[in-house]
Amino acid sequence: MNLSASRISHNYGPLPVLADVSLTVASGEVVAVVGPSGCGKSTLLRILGGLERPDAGAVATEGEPPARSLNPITYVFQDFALLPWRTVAGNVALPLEEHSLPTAERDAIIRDALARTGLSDFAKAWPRQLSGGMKQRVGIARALAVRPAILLMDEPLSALDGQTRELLMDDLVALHAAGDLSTVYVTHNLDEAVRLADRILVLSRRPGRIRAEVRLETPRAERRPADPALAAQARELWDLIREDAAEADRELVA
Ligand SMILES: Nc1ncnc2c1ncn2[C@@H]1O[C@H](COP(=O)(O)OP(=O)(O)OP(=O)(O)O)[C@@H](O)[C@H]1O
Repeated sequence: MNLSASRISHNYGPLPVLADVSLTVASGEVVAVVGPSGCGKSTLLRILGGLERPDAGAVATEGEPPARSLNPITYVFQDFALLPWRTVAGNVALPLEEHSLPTAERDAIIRDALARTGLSDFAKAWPRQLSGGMKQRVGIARALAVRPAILLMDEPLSALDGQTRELLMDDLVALHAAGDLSTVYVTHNLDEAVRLADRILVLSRRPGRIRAEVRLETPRAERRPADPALAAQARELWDLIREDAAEADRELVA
């Protein structure tokens, strides 16, 4: 499925947050959104997912969702948002509960989502027993359980340490190689953006506007940590953001 947003503008009361943002995400494409703190990245993601209605502009999808998709668009959050009183399988089952599925089908979906995220042996574990990386794998498995076409990821790796982040990035590369999942990936981390994205949209400081688009040419599976070409692209991105980030940093909180 393709996702497109056309001329999105949004304010919170007197605060203009997004201004005239248009973007498209083709089927299977990973589009990262980067920009200074507070420039409206999460707001844009919420608008793309229909959690928030923009003051102006429109969001549309095009194409058929995967067979038996229960929800074409779903989220992965930074803080995992797991229920501590449910097992791993119980957390993955959560979004299935609003759909009346036969037990066998429900169990098959959970098994598949756990297998795709390397969690098959952890179905009965409790969130408190898991490392941060494993918790986020549960977050991703839960998102996959609805068989989405479009994944909206809000800083999914930023609560993790550097090594775990590397492992999860490898997982995300494999996940995308295995299917047609379109993804919008919001991050502060420019290294993540250049490792994972097909295209990177750079937002200006608030109100966020798209000020640049960077396309990554190296195939995702060939990108490695500390690759000098990727590091150069991350530096170029930082050059685009730096001044806005400094301004945003100096801004007084209302
Ligand atoms: N529900 C809300 N009501 C009022 N203001 C909000 C609301 N949500 C966000 N904001 C404000 O809108 C601006 C954009 O917030 P948003 O979280 O979208 O930015 P962001 O780019 O994701 O930020 P960060 O990089 O810090 O995660 C911020 O100034 C924030 O304080």
